[in-house]
Amino acid sequence: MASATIEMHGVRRLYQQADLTDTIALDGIDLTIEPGTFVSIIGPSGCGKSTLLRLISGQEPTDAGRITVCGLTPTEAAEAKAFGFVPQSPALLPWLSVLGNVTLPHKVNRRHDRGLPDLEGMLREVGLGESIHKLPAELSGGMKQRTAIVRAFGLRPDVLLLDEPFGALDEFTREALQEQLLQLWEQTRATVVFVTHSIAEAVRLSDRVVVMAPRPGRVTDVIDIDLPRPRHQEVITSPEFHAFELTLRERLRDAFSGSGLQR
Ligand SMILES: Nc1ncnc2c1ncn2[C@@H]1O[C@H](COP(=O)(O)OP(=O)(O)OP(=O)(O)O)[C@@H](O)[C@H]1O
Repeated sequence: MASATIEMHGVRRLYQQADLTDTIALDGIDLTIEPGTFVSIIGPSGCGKSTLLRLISGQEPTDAGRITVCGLTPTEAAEAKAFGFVPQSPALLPWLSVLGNVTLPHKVNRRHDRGLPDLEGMLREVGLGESIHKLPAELSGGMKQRTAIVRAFGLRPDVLLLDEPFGALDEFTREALQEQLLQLWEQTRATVVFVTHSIAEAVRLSDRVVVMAPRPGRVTDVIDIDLPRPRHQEVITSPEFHAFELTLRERLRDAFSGSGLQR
């Protein structure tokens, strides 16, 4: 499998709460994510961003509607090892070194059909060349998240799902990791679905930004970010970049105004 298109039609997901009422986490989601694109999902807390990632990757079923990943069901795509996942906090195995953590999925999954990637080279590219033998406890938060990203790319997934991976990092570390993520993406051209709460991050990284609103969780806007790449400093400081930030802020304000979360 390669060049994964993700298609969603009429997707709905309900959760039963402790008081037996239903929360409509997602409803009527119609979305096509083109192969090899970088798509960000942004929206108020509780609008279903993480749920969407779990449904795409087959970790949970839909209650209605259909999702396909390159024509396969999410479960079939997961069996074909189509997905890489980077969670909010990097779940590294504490007894394995950085190198041990990034090579483990390869050993377990034996994805030799895709060739053995140069994982040490990838670690050097993200600034972990000196740290490959360190244990997770010896790493900063940013270093742990870099390790998790290399681990996810190492399997050469067709689809990389990232759930707010840089949320806990300071602004400069965050920018460095965004840059490194883009470099790895440009080499592999996986289809990326990236959850974030940051408007600037969404504009900087994405080909397309999907805005969601809660109650029920739904897509309210899809904005194409047709800024040139690579998005170096002069692009990020350009009036066009700021115009996209303003548009996104405006659309998000609408999403927040119906969420009950607005201050
Ligand atoms: N396992 C679950 N059981 C019950 N309700 C759930 C479950 N998972 C999610 N929900 C509910 O579904 C809705 C969507 O949750 P989800 O975590 O997908 O939102 P989110 O947009 O990722 O939020 P955040 O930005 O805060 O991470 C919320 O109302 C949440 O309470």
